[in-house]
Amino acid sequence: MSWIADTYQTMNPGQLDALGCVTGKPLALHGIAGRKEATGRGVAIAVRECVDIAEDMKKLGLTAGLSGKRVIVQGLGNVGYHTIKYLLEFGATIVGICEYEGAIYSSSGLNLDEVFTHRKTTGSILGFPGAQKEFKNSAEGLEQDCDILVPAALENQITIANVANIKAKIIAEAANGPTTPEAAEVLMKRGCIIIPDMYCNAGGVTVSYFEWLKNLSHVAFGRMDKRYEENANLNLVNMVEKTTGVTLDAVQRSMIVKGATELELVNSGLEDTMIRSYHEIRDVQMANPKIDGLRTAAFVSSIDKVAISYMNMGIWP
Ligand SMILES: NC(=O)C1=CN([C@@H]2O[C@H](COP(=O)(O)OP(=O)(O)OC[C@H]3O[C@@H](n4cnc5c(N)ncnc54)[C@H](OP(=O)(O)O)[C@@H]3O)[C@@H](O)[C@H]2O)C=CC1
Ligand SMILES: O=C(O)CCC(=O)C(=O)O
Repeated sequence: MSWIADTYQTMNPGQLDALGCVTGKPLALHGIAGRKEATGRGVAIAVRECVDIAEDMKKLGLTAGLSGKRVIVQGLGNVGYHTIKYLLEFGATIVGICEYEGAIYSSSGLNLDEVFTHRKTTGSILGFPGAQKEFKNSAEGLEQDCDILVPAALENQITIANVANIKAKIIAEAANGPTTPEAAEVLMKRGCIIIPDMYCNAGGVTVSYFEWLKNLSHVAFGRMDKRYEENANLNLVNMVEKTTGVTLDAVQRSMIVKGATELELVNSGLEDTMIRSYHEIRDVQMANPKIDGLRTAAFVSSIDKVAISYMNMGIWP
């Protein structure tokens, strides 16, 4: 992305917004904090929102909440790695990881950093000491016992040829187009939930949008208000301490006083977008019995927004 931005800027001298021509730039070239992990973080939030709805989980024969949910992830690249990282933070158990050269499985859970280091040092996911089972044919890893399957590598991974063997009840499409339409139909007839790619992996493009906003405004998020916020919070804490006679320790004080950094603001905007969008899409599905799943609901929700804009404008065709 650096050379694209540099080339565009060089060929458009004097154009103030030139750096907004491309996103995903390094921080030194006015990229944004949190972009690298944004897609995986967004996928984990999407899954968390889905499994937190008790009514939907009951239909799948599952309890609500991520705690203890068994997850298989395909792909240990940017999206897969960060999806696993945040799913673990939210309490899920990663029972399987599938990579190009094979797959590993452990019903008691896999340690992300140990698997990552093992692959980096040996060049393969296979032979990982913490795995109970391993498969030289990576595709077999997708078919193992789990609650949630996260294809985060490439397209056309769940097809009519293997869908009968897929055991997951929730498919979170972190990659683009990992489920073929025929396979999706079979999964939905089975009652599974598919969290569609256009929403599930949109955390990346959402934070890219924040980067574009940063480039257009020519200032990092938090730069204008961080110190102001800290001083205001400090005054408040001092006043409360004086009035109540209670003194906060250094850790408590810094937790309350601290102003938001760019990364914290980006993560907050990302989380809000993922949470709001999930419920918006699900509400559309719930409101119309003809809508067969979250993918159609996401299309309906998007098209509705475009239509409403056109209708409100009303003058030009
Ligand atoms: N990065 C982002 O912000 C976004 C990415 N996406 C989508 O997410 C998917 C993954 O992207 P990203 O993580 O960035 O890409 P990466 O290249 O970082 O990761 C892909 C991973 O999948 C592995 N892989 C390749 N083929 C197979 C296979 N047959 N079976 C199992 N694993 C395999 C790769 O292994 P190896 O390294 O050995 O090739 C690699 O580790 C793509 O579909 C992409 O379009 C969607 C939205 C945003
Ligand atoms: O960062 C972006 O703008 C888009 C990322 C994305 O959607 C992808 O890599 O597939």
